[in-house]
Amino acid sequence: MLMCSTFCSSIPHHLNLASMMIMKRFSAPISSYVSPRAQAITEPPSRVGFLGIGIMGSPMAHNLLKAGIDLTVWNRTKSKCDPLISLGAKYKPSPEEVAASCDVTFAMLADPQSALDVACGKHGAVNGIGPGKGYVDVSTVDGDTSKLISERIKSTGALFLEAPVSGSKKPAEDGQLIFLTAGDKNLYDTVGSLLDIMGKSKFYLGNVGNGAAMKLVVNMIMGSMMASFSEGLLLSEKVGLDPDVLVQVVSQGAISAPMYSTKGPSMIQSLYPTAFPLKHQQKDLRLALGLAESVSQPTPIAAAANELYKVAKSHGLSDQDFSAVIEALKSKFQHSETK
Ligand SMILES: NC(=O)C1=CN([C@@H]2O[C@H](COP(=O)(O)OP(=O)(O)OC[C@H]3O[C@@H](n4cnc5c(N)ncnc54)[C@H](OP(=O)(O)O)[C@@H]3O)[C@@H](O)[C@H]2O)C=CC1
Ligand SMILES: O=CCCC(=O)O
Repeated sequence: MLMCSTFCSSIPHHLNLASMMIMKRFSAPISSYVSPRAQAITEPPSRVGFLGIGIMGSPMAHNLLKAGIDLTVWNRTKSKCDPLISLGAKYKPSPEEVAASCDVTFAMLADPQSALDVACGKHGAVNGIGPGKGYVDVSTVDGDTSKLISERIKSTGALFLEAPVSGSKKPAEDGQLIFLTAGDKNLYDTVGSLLDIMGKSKFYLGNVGNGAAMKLVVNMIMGSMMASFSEGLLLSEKVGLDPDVLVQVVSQGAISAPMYSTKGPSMIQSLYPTAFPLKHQQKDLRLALGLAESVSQPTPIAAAANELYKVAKSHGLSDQDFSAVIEALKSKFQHSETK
């Protein structure tokens, strides 16, 4: 039996205030839990649920549907489910009902709070899930949040896998994501064929929290790279160079990255069609800085980049692509910051 005392003693000592508030919000019912023994899933899942039909969730769910999977979807804003429903997906009006009607349920939510709400809140998945079922959270969250969701899911006897993804909108559309998984190995093995439909590779990293950590480290690097690239583009222009040529030079050398060659040309035109929303990149930097703080690892570059994304957010760029961080370096914003 998973009693509150057992649960509470497993809370990592470095939880920040936000995590503590989240824990408080969801901790009350835990004392009444009777935890059934987690039951291995032996059959490949035939009924699959998908919660969170946003920029990423939509193409991921679409690929499952195209592969002939019996799919049930839910999204807070129901209208985003409509294109999938018209292609044959079923719809349930709550995460609880999706989890109750499916063998395995995937969740692709914005941030730690929404991932917790959908998994553990009123009519959350935890109320419909149970032995013989699985929950796979592919959202980008911090390890503490993921562990909390895992505890709650597993207390019902279901299995849990965290599986955040590397790769953006286009790789999601092309089934080319990279899954960074951790948690129940049995569930990893069972959903392997589903991950292969949505992705090109998958890593199993052990205990819950390791997938989240890997994802945050990768996105911390990416956020700093984009900030640095932005500085380079603007500097090249100011000293009279052609930034388009800079993109070509960069693309042929040691620092070549697909991100620079795909996003550089539109950044030069001050266009930021959203693939990865800037607000999510800033969230990931914030969470990565929390991770670094928990182990006293200095991350001054990421901390500086985070400040830049915060400036961009304060200028209304949250829902633009994260490459819009370059705007925060333009003189109009620099002046308004110092006024
Ligand atoms: N876009 C990208 O390139 C990548 C994103 N990610 C990560 O994937 C996750 C999703 O990103 P993305 O699809 O781009 O983001 P979107 O903002 O497009 O989608 C966010 C999803 O979360 C839902 N949501 C937000 N708040 C709540 C809430 N309080 N309760 C219930 N549902 C909520 C939204 O519902 P609604 O439609 O109602 O708003 C939507 O379905 C994030 O964690 C992000 O960091 C990972 C890799 C790449
Ligand atoms: O979390 C978003 C990652 C975007 C990418 O890997 O291109």
